[in-house]
Amino acid sequence: MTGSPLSPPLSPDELEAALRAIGAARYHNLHPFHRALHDGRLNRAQVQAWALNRYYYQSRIPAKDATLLARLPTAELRREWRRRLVDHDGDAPGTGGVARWLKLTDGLGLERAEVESLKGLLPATRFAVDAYVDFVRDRSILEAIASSLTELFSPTIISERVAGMLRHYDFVTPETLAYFQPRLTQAPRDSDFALAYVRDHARTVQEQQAVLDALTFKCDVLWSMLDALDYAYVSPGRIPPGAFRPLPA
Ligand SMILES: O=C(O)c1cc(C(=O)O)c2c(n1)C(=O)C(=O)c1cc(C(=O)O)[nH]c1-2
Repeated sequence: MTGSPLSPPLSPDELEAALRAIGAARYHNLHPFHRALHDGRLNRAQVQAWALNRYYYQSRIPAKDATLLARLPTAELRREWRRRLVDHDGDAPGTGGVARWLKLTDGLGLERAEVESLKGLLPATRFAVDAYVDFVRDRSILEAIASSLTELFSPTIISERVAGMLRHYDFVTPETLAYFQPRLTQAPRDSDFALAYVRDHARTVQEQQAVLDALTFKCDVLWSMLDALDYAYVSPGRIPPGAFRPLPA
């Protein structure tokens, strides 16, 4: 972005290009932990630690969407956004994204009760995810919607992840990774809507800067979750007190 208060606002296409440039530079597909995960360089315990920590992100996404839903001013916007709650929570027990994430942690050999208790979370996972939920609760609707735009970039990383994990890990099966398949259609649908909203509503230089900052913030949330995993589980001996500890192999 230009940075000067005197510059004219960007056109919608220029704004979209600036948003995509943030993803190209800062999305978590570039993080060394994800590269290691997708290239088969992690052991089973490190993959377990990733899935257990990511469970907290998944489990808080519906709460994040519910706080935004409550603030949306029109039935049209609420109808659009409430689909996300159903995608994640399902509409019956055992359905929806959070339940599917638990099938992933089951498939990796983690106890459900342990995962759901959140006792083994890294502190930084909690701080990062809570910061995202708080951001969406406290900021403008425009910034809250813009912060979901990392999903513009998630189909690529999900495709890489599924292919890479199936190729490299004998403890991973297509059933274990079933979480990701519906995301390949849900994420583009959701991000198309969010992108159209942002293109339409971020008109002033200040609003445009705010949406660019919101997307940068969200990239930082995802990046710092992986920093924490990398620090604790890839460099040995740095697991914080109380966090998930791999069983001896
Ligand atoms: O696997 C991934 O790398 C990835 C990334 C993201 C994202 O970019 O925020 C989401 C998801 N997955 C995901 O599964 C998901 O449900 C989701 C919801 C949101 C959001 O911000 O509302 N992001 C993401």
